[in-house]
Amino acid sequence: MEKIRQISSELRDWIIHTLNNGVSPVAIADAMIKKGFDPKFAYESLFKIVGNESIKTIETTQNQYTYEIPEIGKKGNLIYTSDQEVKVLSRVDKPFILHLDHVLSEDECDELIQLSKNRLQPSRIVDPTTGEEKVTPGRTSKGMYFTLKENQLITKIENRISELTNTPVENGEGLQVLNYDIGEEYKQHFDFFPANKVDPTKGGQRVGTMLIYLNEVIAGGETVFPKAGVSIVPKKGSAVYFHYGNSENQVDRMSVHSSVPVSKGEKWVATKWIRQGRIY
Ligand SMILES: O=C(O)CCC(=O)C(=O)O
Ligand SMILES: [Fe+2]
Repeated sequence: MEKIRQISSELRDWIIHTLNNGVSPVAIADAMIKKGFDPKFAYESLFKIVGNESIKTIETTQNQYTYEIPEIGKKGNLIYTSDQEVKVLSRVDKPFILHLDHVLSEDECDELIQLSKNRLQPSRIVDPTTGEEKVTPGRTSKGMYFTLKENQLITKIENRISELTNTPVENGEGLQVLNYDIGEEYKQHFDFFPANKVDPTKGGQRVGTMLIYLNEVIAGGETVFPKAGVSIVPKKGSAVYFHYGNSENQVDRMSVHSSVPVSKGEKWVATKWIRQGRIY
């Protein structure tokens, strides 16, 4: 039988789509050959597409995330919890970012700093390739974790975040408090886990982060979302909520962010990472 030596535009689209889904070019060539394509033609044309599309492919992969508005984004500009009136200050759709004011009162911020002060340790990061936790120069802050519902204040804050986000308290990791001194930073990273480190028995992937600012930083220390061109200036009691996981188990690489070095004063934040399901 005559071998096929032509690629239709539909096939070309299918190849690009399949590459974007992470299927190797060799596997695609094999599939084409099985369908009756001339092997040399299949390999040559496929690698031409890979070459031409490589830059576009990377971008397409990153843009393939399907945006879904999380519950917190559907509540209007004033969000009432049972004990707090939270104000939405600004919003970005892609990646999804909400800047919120009055998430904590000034007293709650002060109390949280006091409770964590003598429990600080050098911060660790999850290595994106191995998934192991380690201390790195990219994250120079100090931090500590509270256990879930550790005391009255923590329980109150966890209930408030749960009401704001419509997620059970048990979907949240223990609240983390971070302290950055002058020059300290947290370089660009994602909060979601590498795919091979997602544990379905522990609530699965992280889908959102509530990052609460506990003090005023005199200069520097902004949380920067470079893909969104957004920089959040810390304000005591305000928070930034960003959402990067959808119902299709995709993660949004546009959510990459950093904490730029503090240049004057110090910075205190509390981070609550929220997973798809219950961790405990
Ligand atoms: O301190 C910040 O502004 C960012 C902290 C952060 O990205 C994190 O804890 O994952
Ligand atoms: Fe982060």
